[in-house]
Amino acid sequence: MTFIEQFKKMMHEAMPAFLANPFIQNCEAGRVDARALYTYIEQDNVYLAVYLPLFSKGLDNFGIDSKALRQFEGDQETKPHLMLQKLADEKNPAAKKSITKKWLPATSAYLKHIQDSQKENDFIFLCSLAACPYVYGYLTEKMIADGRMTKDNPFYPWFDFYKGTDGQLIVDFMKVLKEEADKVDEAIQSRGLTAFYQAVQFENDFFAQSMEKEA
Ligand SMILES: Cc1ncc(CN)c(N)n1
Repeated sequence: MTFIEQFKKMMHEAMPAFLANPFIQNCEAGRVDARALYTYIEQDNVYLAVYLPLFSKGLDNFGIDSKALRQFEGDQETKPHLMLQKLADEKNPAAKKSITKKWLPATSAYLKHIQDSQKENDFIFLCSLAACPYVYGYLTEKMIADGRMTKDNPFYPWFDFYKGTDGQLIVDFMKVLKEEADKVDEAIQSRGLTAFYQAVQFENDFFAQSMEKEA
């Protein structure tokens, strides 16, 4: 199996865990938990403030100047946050007061994982960055294709947004990964796959932490 095939297999195999995630299950059922959405947005702002500059560094390391990939560095994430915020505001705006401003464990651990990967090796770092667009691009496309997320669902615009942005971005990201994987030895490829796998787990934890009561 090629490196990219293994990469895709990992994503495919992680799907049942995402579908069992209470945050995603709420989306699928069209259930709006205002507190969970406000928490998610808060944590995601923290996450993106660190992740997006790291993403730029990851591309710089390989001299990549793909327009589609570079666009990801902008503030395109504001739009999906506003979509979720609208749902939460309509449901229970008072819930906003009860959320924590502290970094939650999955936020810190996920960012630490990416920073540790950065210290280890440029290719491993690139692999750890891939889960962010890949999980959202894959999950949203799959859930729409499988009829789990339909147009009458209040979360549909959010899913459709990521299907378009992250879904397209990961096509370009995969091309870069394939080219760079061919230049590193098997041990580094293997470490890259592990770094990606761990980042995928953190994506799942990141969704789940918004639902936790002590948040
Ligand atoms: C934690 C996380 N992962 C992924 C995305 C979507 N690129 C996001 N906004 N936040």
